[in-house]
Amino acid sequence: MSLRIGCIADDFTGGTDVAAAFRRAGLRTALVFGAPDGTTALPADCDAAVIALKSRSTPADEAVADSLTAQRWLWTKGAAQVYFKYCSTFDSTPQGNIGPVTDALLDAAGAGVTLHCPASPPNGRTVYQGHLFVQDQLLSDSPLRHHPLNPMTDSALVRLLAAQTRHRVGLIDWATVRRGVEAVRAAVVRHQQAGVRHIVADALTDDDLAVLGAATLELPVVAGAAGLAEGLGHAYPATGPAAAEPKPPEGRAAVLAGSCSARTLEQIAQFYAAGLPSLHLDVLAAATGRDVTGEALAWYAQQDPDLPVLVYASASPEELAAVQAQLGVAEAAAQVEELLGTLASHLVERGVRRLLVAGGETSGAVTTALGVRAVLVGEEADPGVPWTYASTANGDLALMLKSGNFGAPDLFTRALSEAK
Ligand SMILES: Nc1ncnc2c1ncn2[C@@H]1O[C@H](COP(=O)(O)OP(=O)(O)OP(=O)(O)O)[C@@H](O)[C@H]1O
Ligand SMILES: O=C(O)[C@@H](O)C(=O)CO
Repeated sequence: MSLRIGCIADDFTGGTDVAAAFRRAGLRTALVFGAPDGTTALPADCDAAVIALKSRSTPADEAVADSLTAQRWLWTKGAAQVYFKYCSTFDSTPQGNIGPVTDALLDAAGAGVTLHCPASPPNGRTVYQGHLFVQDQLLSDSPLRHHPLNPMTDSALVRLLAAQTRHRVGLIDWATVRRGVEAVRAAVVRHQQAGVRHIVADALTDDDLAVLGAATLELPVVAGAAGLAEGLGHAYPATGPAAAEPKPPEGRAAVLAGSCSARTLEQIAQFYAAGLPSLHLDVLAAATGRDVTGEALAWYAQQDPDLPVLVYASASPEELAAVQAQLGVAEAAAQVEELLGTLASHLVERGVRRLLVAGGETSGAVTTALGVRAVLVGEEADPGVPWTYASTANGDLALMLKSGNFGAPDLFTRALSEAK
């Protein structure tokens, strides 16, 4: 069976989020980590495949090359439409690659226009008059202004995109979206005739996103966050009952956290407050050559095997700034990713079978270290945070890749006790 829709996500947790959205819309969905090649196998009978790249913070030419490879691979699997998934908080500086990647996908598809909407209402992201809100705050007033890699200090999506493309950028406002599918289609045509290539659309609710999805079903390239992907997924006609879910394997449970988002810090605090074993990694010590991994594994060996453990590098904005000032942003990130990737491999070797990873970059480091290339997407523990099922050299693994900002404050404790 061939794919109905393909998706390119610019990071791993974003890939998980959008894959969960397609699954909610009734599509059997695979998630592939990293650029696929001739040896990449999909689970049987998938309607949708999401290729999760690590291109969010890479230079535009690299992100373009990887995205075009993914688009060509998705076409070979039959996907007529390709969705470009970026962050619902539009993580991207003026040198960012959202504009260049979308332009390249459009050029390759011979398409003249695309629609962008990063709204994700279940997670409090809405777009109004082209401005992105996080809950009740403009993006630029939200904690995202302190993001370690992509600090967001503007909320105007038309302006953010216009800085990244030489093509014209336009807006379909909420009043038009509320008038329904035909009104949006007509607005897309009007924009295209006026020479606009990137159209930002407002959306406040899932209903708005369903309208946008139905209106853009025929566009070869559509872009945004998980909400619009779900809108598109619902617009595809149903194919039949969902296949049975795999069962979480028996074994130890662990959380590895590298995300420094406000929500991840709350989840860490909740885990600690529940009296569960937690270990903070000393990134500066690791940078000076101390065997922080060995110390963490010795600590793990002493914990009660019936309890989930948490190992985290995550730091408050102040601590993070101090580490980055000493090591540089890139070196600090590389240290953390090396530490958490290596730990993931050792923990799975030592019997961890349910692994929750917090942070997009961190998830990329962990799946790469584990050699996991494709998973089947299962049930969500929280919106945008599903369990996925993978095989590793050490056996089956239930893997949950959590976007930094996602999940309720009790996600770590709840997901790991429920899946037991
Ligand atoms: N103690 C620390 N010192 C310096 N850098 C850190 C520290 N802890 C984490 N980091 C870095 O912060 C970054 C966090 O990014 P990551 O993508 O993992 O989380 P996030 O941005 O919150 O999640 P998402 O991308 O899903 O929104 C990583 O590059 C990580 O290496
Ligand atoms: O859209 C979001 O906010 C998330 O899926 C994400 O991209 C996490 O990195």
